[in-house]
Parts: sequence; C-alpha cells; structure tokens
Amino acid sequence: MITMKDIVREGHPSLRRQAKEVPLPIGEEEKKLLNDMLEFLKNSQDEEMAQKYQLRAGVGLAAPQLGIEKRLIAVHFEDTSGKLYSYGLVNPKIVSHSVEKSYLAGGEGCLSVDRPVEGFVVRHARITVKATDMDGKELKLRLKGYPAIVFQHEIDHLNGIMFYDHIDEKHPYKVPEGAIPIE
Ligand SMILES: CNC(=O)c1cccc(C)c1Nc1nc(N2CCN(c3ccccc3Cl)CC2)nc(N2CSC[C@H]2C(=O)NC)n1
Ligand code: NI
Repeated sequence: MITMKDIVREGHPSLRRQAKEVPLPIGEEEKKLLNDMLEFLKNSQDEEMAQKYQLRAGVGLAAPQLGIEKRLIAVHFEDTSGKLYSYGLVNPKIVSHSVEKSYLAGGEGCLSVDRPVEGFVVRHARITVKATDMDGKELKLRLKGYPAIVFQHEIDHLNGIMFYDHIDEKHPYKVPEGAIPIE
C-alpha cells in the first residue's frame, strides 16, 4: 500500500518535470498503480486508517508525486451534492475551459508540500476534461466548483506546476473581478 514515505516532497525533480503520455491500452502495472493511488486516497480519508498509517488526507494524487513521471492521476471525493468522483485516469487533458475564474476560499494544500502556503489559487471556474479511465473507457467530464479545482490541481502536477505557482506573492489574496469563491 502507498504511504506518506512514497510521496515525494518539494525539491524532488519529478515535481518539476513534464510527465510522459502513457501508451494505450495501459498495462497491468499501470492499472495496479492507479488502484494503489485510489486506495491511498480512500485510506487517507478514513480516520482509523489515516491514524494507523499516519496518512495526510487528500482527494487527489498524481503519479509524479510518487516519483513516477507518467500522466496518471487518481481522484476520490464527493462534491457538495453528494456526487462521488472516484477515478483512476490516464492522459487526462483539459480540452476547454471558461473565461470565468474560481478559487478555494480555504486556499489549497498538497501532499507534496509540508507547509501551509497562504493565498488564493485562481483557476478556471469550469473545465472539460478528456481522459481514458483505468478500464480503457474514454471519458469526457464537464466540471465546475470543487471538482474543477481538484482536477486542475492534479493535472498541473503532470506539467510540473505546483499550486503556489498560481499565487500572486505580492497580493496572495487578490483575485480577479468576478472570480467565484468555493467554500
Ligand atoms: C491550506 N488550506 C487548506 O488546505 C484548506 C483549508 C480549508 C479548506 C480547504 C478546502 C483547504 N484546501 C484544501 N483542502 C483539501 N482537503 C480538505 C480536507 N480533506 C479531508 C480531510 C479529512 C478527511 C477527509 C477529507 Cl476529504 C482532504 C482534502 N484539499 C485541497 N486540495 C487542493 S486541490 C487537491 C486537494 C488535496 O487533496 N490536497 C491534499 N485543498
Ligand atoms: Ni498536489
């Protein structure tokens, strides 16, 4: 099982590299990795497991955070309406996005960043993501709100981008006119 020792932290080169596309159909090894990543997220959100294995809670994880520079991500969370988002995705791509922006009112955290970073991370309010899931099915997801933020955070990891790259250092809480806060 994946634990915190498998997650690379700031300064590790994998976090600043461009991850490589994964040839389809994915192999058993990549399928197992996506399952292990999903299992980590579920464990990290379970009080007992998180306590037992000292896991930090997360709703998304990208393969470069394990030092594996492949375009693979896993997300596991429910949105405010209770809809479950639980995916192991291969080569996810944002194919279109809104002009409108949004941001998490609580700021963002990252399992590869062992320090709180102040400030709002301004992202696209709505995105359309195309990807292949771990069973080889082509997906097209239209996302807004919290799900849109999580997917952008994880896809950023595939391009060597950290959430704080989006924070304006001089005005960390400045947001563009009309940007939507997500509580
Ligand atoms: C510094 N301020 C903050 O962290 C922050 C502070 C307040 C509010 C928000 C909203 C913040 N922001 C933030 N909170 C989260 N969680 C909330 C708690 N939750 C969780 C915790 C326990 C059990 C189950 C679960 Cl579900 C896990 C997820 N996750 C992310 N991110 C950024 S997008 C990828 C995602 C990620 O998985 N990060 C590790 N940001
Ligand atoms: Ni992260």
